[in-house]
Amino acid sequence: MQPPKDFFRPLALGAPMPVREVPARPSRMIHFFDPSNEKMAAKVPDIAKKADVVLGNLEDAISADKKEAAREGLVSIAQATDFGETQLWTRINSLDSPWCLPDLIRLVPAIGHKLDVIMVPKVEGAEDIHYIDRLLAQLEAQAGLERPILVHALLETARGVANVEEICGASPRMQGLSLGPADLAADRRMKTTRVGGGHPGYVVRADPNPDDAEAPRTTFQQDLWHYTMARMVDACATYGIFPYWGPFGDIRDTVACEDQFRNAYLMGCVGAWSLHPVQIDIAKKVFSPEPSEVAWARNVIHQMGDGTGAVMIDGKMQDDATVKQCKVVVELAEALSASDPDLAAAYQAATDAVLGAGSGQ
Ligand SMILES: CC(C)(COP(=O)(O)OP(=O)(O)OC[C@H]1O[C@@H](n2cnc3c(N)ncnc32)[C@H](O)[C@@H]1OP(=O)(O)O)[C@@H](O)C(=O)NCCC(=O)NCCSC(=O)C[C@](C)(O)C(=O)O
Ligand SMILES: [Mg+2]
Repeated sequence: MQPPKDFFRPLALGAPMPVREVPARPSRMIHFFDPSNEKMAAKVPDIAKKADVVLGNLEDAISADKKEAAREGLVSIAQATDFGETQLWTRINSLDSPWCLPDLIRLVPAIGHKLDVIMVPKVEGAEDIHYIDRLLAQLEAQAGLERPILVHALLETARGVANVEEICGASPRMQGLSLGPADLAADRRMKTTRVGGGHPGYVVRADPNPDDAEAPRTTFQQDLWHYTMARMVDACATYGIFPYWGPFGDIRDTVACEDQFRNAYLMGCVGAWSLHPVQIDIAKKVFSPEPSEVAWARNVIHQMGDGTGAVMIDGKMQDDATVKQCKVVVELAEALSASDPDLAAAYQAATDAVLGAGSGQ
């Protein structure tokens, strides 16, 4: 079905032309910082050197009496910092809050030319995106911005999940979605107080031992977030935008954080949030393909020639579909290599070991 003819028309006279394709920029981690916390704010220039995205958070985790300080802190940090290739995002306050409109009216003229993405919390349906879309166009036109600020929706309400496809298709500004496990759990009346990860009570149990009714029965912990993540990934893929895991709140449990991030990576997410510096490296490790994975993918693409038909490589069937899977891995590796020379070298060394030195891949 064609989009309406005015889908890509600016929603205000003088507003920048909407993008026709969301740029696939490295965003392995969206690093949250509190712009009202001077100590944390002072670290932003250094953090920006190692994070793909830095996000000045104005919503939850910012106390009501700090909302204005966070907004002004973000303006100061953005105006004073050269972010280089690192993206600058913000999470504004929810649309029903008294701070949302002041957030946008202050941020767009002051730092709109540096803001890549505005994250909107608690999005319930396309109507929320339409509201932001038109308002941003008006503010961009008044500020004389030359490129549109993209929008990222937080998937953290039951109605938002029920409407996830219409949210993704609501505007050419849509950059992607993040899964917000805390608000979503509360809204669904899920009985978990954790922020992401599993729960020891969510299990399936092996059948009783027919020879010994008293023998202990093994249990297998299930993933509370599998359905929601799959819905989010499918909706984003349908509209060519990007899915992310949100926060992992147990900051000390770096192992379970890595597990949660890897679940997201394997399910098709392109990144996750880092709430603390320790989580930046976890996300970088998980959301960067392994060098051996990149070498394998390049080998499959190399051996599959024009990408059609079927061959056997190391005992595994490869065909038109697996070539596409391999291209996803190689395209991500090449995008990351452009900004990470160490990664580029590791990918090339692994590829040369499989395809021969100087394979030119
Ligand atoms: C958890 C906290 C309080 C622990 O902060 P801390 O200072 O107690 O931790 P620390 O281990 O002592 O910190 C060590 C050093 O790292 C610094 N540091 C610590 N964190 C950061 C950071 N993010 N960026 C940059 N620097 C940071 C900190 O300032 C300190 O610096 P120092 O060594 O000079 O003393 C802190 O990490 C923090 O505030 N993180 C951000 C939390 C946040 O943004 N939460 C909201 C997103 S999750 C959410 O909203 C849910 C969702 C999606 O809506 C839904 O599921 O519904
Ligand atoms: Mg939330």
